Amino acid sequence: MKTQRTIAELIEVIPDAALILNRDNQLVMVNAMLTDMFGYSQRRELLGQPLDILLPDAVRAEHSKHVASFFNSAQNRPMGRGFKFSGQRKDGSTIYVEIMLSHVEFDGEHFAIAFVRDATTMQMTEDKIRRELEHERKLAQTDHLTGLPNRRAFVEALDNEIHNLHEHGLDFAVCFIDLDDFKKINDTHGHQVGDEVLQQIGHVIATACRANDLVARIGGDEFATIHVGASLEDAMTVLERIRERLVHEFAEHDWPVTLSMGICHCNDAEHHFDVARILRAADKAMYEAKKQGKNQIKIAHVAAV
Ligand SMILES: Nc1nc2c(ncn2[C@@H]2O[C@H](COP(=O)(O)OP(=O)(O)OP(=O)(O)O)[C@@H](O)[C@H]2O)c(=O)[nH]1
Repeated sequence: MKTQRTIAELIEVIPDAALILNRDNQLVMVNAMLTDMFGYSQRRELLGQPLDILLPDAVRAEHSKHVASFFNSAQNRPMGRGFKFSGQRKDGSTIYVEIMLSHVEFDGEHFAIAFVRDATTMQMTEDKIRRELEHERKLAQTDHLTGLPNRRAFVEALDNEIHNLHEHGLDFAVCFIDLDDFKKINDTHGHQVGDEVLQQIGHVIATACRANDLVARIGGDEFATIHVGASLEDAMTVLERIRERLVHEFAEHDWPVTLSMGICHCNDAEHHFDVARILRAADKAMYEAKKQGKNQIKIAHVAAV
């Protein structure tokens, strides 16, 4: 029969940190590696303490449930099966660990033995990779000059709104905005000034829109907006606001900065809208505005979309 002493000697010679827990969630044995891993100098600081001493506040309640369910099941939990959690060192710092849990019986009692590996480095690497991927994903959807969502992000958002219209009847308006005679600005004042004008216009459009509207730069001097849940009148009000603010923004310029806009309102859940058709319709309306003298808004005929 295994005795407590044999087990204590055994967990001292294994190459992992280890602890033994009784059914009352109390630490009955810890080896030197575990003591050290959690920043304690004496194992007696841990012995007799609840497991909670090794856990951050936020996960304690959840862990006592896990321990109870472990004691009620006959199964062990091997390493490498994603059983990772955060622990807490004596100084309050967080440590990520991976554990293997097994049932063990000695002196007629049932215990859980946990072999614990420090997974902090692995966790930090995973977190870093996740953050970098998220950053890359954002960069791939952002226009570098204005910081606005780019064409790719706009098309994705539009696709999503088409889905919402078909599924939930949530209407929306899409607007194409193109600068008038931007080439002249570049040619007369230089590319640098042209870039600044694009940035200012992006800012004017974004601040004139409502919080839930999407504003994107979809090409050289082309912007586009999506107004979710907006009637045609609501969206027109926003576009007029953009025109007013633009006049104010460029008031001190002796050269005009104006916009031509085409708007397409989608509110019929039965109509088969798709991204390409909506873009074509809004684009066509915007070109109509150009043809009729620029600096104006034209409405797309949705029936033709
Ligand atoms: N400064 C700057 N210019 C750009 C950028 N991207 C595109 N352009 C310029 O934007 C201009 C777009 O001109 P067009 O759309 O052809 O025509 P426009 O002069 O605006 O005339 P209309 O559209 O007919 O009113 C071109 O001269 C491009 O070189 C950019 O990132 N920065």
